[in-house]
Amino acid sequence: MRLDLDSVRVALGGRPILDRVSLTVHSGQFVALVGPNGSGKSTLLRTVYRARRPDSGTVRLDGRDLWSVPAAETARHVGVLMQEQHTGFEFTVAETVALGRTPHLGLFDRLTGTDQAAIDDALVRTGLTAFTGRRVGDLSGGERQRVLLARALAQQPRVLVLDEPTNHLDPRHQLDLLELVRDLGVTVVAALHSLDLAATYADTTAVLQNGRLVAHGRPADVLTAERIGEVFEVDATVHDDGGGTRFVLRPRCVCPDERCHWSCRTRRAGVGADAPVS
Ligand SMILES: Nc1ncnc2c1ncn2[C@@H]1O[C@H](COP(=O)(O)OP(=O)(O)OP(=O)(O)O)[C@@H](O)[C@H]1O
Repeated sequence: MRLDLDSVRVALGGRPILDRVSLTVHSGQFVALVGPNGSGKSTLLRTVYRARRPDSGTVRLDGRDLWSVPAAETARHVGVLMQEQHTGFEFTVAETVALGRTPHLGLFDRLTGTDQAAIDDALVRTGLTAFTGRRVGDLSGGERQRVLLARALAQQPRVLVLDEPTNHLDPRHQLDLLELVRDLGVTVVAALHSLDLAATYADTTAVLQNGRLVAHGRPADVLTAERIGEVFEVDATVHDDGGGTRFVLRPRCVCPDERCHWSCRTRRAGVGADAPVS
């Protein structure tokens, strides 16, 4: 499904959080959203799965405004894996993943063979077949994250919205998750803090800064040392040895400039106001 955000504005607490964001994600493409804490990534994702209505501007799926179609229809098409998503800790893994089929069921419908096949497939893909009888509350953070992914996959969405999906996952499971998601062939919008992972797995990278989209394009074009330095207030070097892109970042301090980062101020305070900050 094609996703279009057109001049999306969201204001919260009297302050603009998203400021005229326009972004197109073609059907089957994977876009990574990167940006500093508080830059608006989660808010943008919420507009895509219809949890936050833009104050102005539109979000369209295959050309149709999300807010002009029934919520149930969006729920069928858009799968979500958000940070700190509430899961019923008393439920088993099998029961939790089965919830992914809810948008496809009527009020009193029971699971059909098609539903069960989607659930089983999601459990296999996420390596959870041995966990089906376990209580979600007894799982580790990383295992629970995989259960939430499995629930989203069982839904068989056409658009997948992921907020920091690699949280809690060890390096191997981070790679497994992103390869799995990329290979699904559905449209993916994922907020990622790891620039390495964004550069490796995304077709395009969108950079948010203070609620504004400051760049969107191929990772190699967008994730330049200069832009990363500017947006994240770091000194960055980009290494590409043909086996993948790697970013080396160091905190940048521009003290006593007014943009002096709080961490630099803290370090200065700790080592003496006149000490140089590197
Ligand atoms: N209900 C709200 N009222 C006021 N401000 C809010 C509200 N919800 C979010 N914000 C603010 O909006 C800004 C953007 O938040 P958002 O969660 O979208 O950022 P983010 O880029 O996902 O951050 P992070 O990387 O830390 O997860 C933040 O400054 C946050 O404090």
